[in-house]
Amino acid sequence: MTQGAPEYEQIARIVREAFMRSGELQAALLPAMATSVLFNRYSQGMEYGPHVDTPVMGSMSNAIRSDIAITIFLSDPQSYDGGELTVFMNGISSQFKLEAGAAIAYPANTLHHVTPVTRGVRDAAIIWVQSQVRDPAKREVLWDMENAKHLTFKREGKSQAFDLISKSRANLIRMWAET
Ligand SMILES: O=C(O)CCC(=O)C(=O)O
Ligand SMILES: [Fe+2]
Repeated sequence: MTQGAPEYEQIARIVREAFMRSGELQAALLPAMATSVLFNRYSQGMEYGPHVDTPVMGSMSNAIRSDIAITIFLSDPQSYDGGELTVFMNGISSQFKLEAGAAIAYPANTLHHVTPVTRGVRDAAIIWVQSQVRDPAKREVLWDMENAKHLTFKREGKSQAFDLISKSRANLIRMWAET
């Protein structure tokens, strides 16, 4: 499948639209821009050694800072062995091998790698995102507040507490967002 081929563009559009539709990803990542969708195919024996992603992607007039990488798993995990996405973060190494169609977002400034595929084929789609809020620690605060908002609403509806959490989150985004 080569970039520019009709089927490539069709699958890329489906992946991109799924990313745009996901309220959870939008609230957690606060995307300002995203790269086009890239496909990686790892057949038996292939791996991707430890690396950090290119910090700025695209061309000069269309530069996107890669704050976050998203791997969308496209192969049934039963159909291949190995191929775990491994991310080193805060001194901890986490491994991901998700169902086909599931995605994981991770900071693109971490060292990460894909372990060797020892059976079958692992297909994945990757998108890089520039966030309106560059600092992962700030994004975590905003994500926690988003969850606090939902929990409060579930318990007491549009209460005064809910309005104050909503106001604070919105105003923190106003303070922190680069546009
Ligand atoms: O295939 C993956 O899950 C990750 C690929 C990756 O790290 C990359 O393309 O930079
Ligand atoms: Fe990567």
